[in-house]
Amino acid sequence: MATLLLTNIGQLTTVDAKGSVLEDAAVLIEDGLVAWVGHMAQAPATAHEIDLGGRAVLPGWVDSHSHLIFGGDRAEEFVARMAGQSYAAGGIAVTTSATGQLSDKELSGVVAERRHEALAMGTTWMETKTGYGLALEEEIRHSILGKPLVDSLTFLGAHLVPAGWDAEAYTDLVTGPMLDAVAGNVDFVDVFCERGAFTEEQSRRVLEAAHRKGLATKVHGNQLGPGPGVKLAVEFGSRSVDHVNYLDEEDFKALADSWAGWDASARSGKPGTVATCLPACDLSTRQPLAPGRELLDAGVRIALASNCNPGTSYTSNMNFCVATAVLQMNLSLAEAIEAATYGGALALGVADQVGSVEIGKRADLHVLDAPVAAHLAYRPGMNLTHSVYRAGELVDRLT
Ligand SMILES: N=CN[C@@H](CCC(=O)O)C(=O)O
Ligand SMILES: [Zn+2]
Repeated sequence: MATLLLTNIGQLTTVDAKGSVLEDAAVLIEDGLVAWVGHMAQAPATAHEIDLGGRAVLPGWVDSHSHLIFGGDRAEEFVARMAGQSYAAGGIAVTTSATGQLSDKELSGVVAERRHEALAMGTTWMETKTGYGLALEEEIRHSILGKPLVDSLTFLGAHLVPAGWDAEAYTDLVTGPMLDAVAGNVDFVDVFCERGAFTEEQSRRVLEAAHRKGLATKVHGNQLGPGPGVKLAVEFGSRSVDHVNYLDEEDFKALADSWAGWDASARSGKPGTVATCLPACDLSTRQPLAPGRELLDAGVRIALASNCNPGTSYTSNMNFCVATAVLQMNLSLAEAIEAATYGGALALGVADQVGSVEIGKRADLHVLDAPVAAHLAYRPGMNLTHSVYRAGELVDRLT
């Protein structure tokens, strides 16, 4: 049995249901899983120990929303936006055309690099989406390429109606032949329900088709203005609704009610729809930050994710997202860390495997070059990731 003791942890943020934070702690890893957690003085003897020198440790980030399967970038669009232009969904088409020019090898290469970049910054579980294919063969290609490179894969054929297509005809394609072809490769079906993308009725058709296939759903909703995305997501029992910048009272109520069957102290029962906040995207698009504080206060479970993509959020740095959530969204450090770990795991339906440092879970650990996790927000922008363990293995930050 492969055994490793990580010891002399100055502060261990476990993100267990009680929010336990241990000082002078140790974690025993056996065969890639957490086997013991406690005070270092009581740790079981092991042949292989690593002294973490009093550093802070937390669970690896669970990034539940990204779009890594793309070619090119959109720096010009970003510069224009900073000069006052507003973000519009139409920019997706620019990336679709750049992505189509990459060979399988080139596209896999850039996705693998992006995944590794995130891993080296502490993201040990990462979701990504298709959605820059927007044609039958391309969406299939992206789902095949993407699958081995990430931990959860989402089909987002309903990202934008491509030029030359009638919206209804394209929705027929997405909900019919495209979904049939990719269903075996993906964990979720997502739809961009927004002005300039898919209407309420078209989004409903996408969610219904996913249900018929037995696939869990997600919705991009309420990003650029008020809209039906949140209510649809709750109605369909989606795992998450993402962006959530513009919410009315009914949206808050629908989300909060969806958690009525969840026992937060036991972390059991029927999970509701997670509201996923994407602070890096909100900054890059100059949208109001999602109301994470108000959502938590209303009893909604939230996640924080990077939304790494070339249009609205070209970063996969979850340390930055957590710092922004604390500094700008009024979350406490503990709330932000929980949203970026356990919250993400809930949004991906993998909270039994990852998202906290607890016995039986995968040993995904993020070691900070800091004595306490508060440095994440206290020293924003500093590279605080010292080392990362995924399933008990030390991640090589260079390869
Ligand atoms: N909002 C929809 N999709 C992406 C942006 C895609 C793009 O502009 O390339 C997002 O989550 O922000
Ligand atoms: Zn997105």
